[in-house]
Amino acid sequence: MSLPDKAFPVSWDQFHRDARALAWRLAGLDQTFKAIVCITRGGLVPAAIISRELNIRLIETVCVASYHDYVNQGDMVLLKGIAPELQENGGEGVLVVDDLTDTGKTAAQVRTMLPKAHFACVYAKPKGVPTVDTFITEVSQDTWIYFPWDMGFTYQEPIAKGAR
Ligand SMILES: O=P(O)(O)OC[C@H]1O[C@H](OP(=O)(O)OP(=O)(O)O)[C@H](O)[C@@H]1O
Ligand code: HPA
Ligand SMILES: [Mg+2]
Repeated sequence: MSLPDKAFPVSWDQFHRDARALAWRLAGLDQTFKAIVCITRGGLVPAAIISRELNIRLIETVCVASYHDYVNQGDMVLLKGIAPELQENGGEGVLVVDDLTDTGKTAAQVRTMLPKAHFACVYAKPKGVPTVDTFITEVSQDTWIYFPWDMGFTYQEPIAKGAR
């Protein structure tokens, strides 16, 4: 796959604001969560913000990777699974957190491990929307989201000269 047409750059400020908005949305649910399972690595950052806001102190990771070279998705590799006690009752009462859902493959894979957990992410693309329960901002499928932890300061072409 080539780089998607549109760029959606996210600053640290904006990510903090959007992750906090996700925490507000989750706080409004008729449900309390006993633990967070964050999907590394991208889920680590919103998980830190949500755990602080919702006072959830039991944090587990599920370590999966599938984008091995920037924009191209390959095979899903499970590097570390979830503690058995959190998988009891299908993961009922567990909140799964990720930064985004794109094709939905990552969320679908983790759902097989925690079918009754609540899945939340900050950003979603249309193909991924059915795989999560709560998200904040939807962007189109032909958009690439640039997260602040992947970025540095560089010169930007003016729009008139072909900026993306
Ligand atoms: O919905 P999908 O198409 O499966 O894509 C979404 C996943 O892709 C990214 O993770 P990645 O596998 O790149 O690993 P990372 O979190 O370590 O960057 C992102 O953090 C999501 O977890
Ligand atoms: N941005 C960053 N990482 C990603 C994306 C994206 O749009 N899709 C899948 N992993
Ligand atoms: Mg990820």
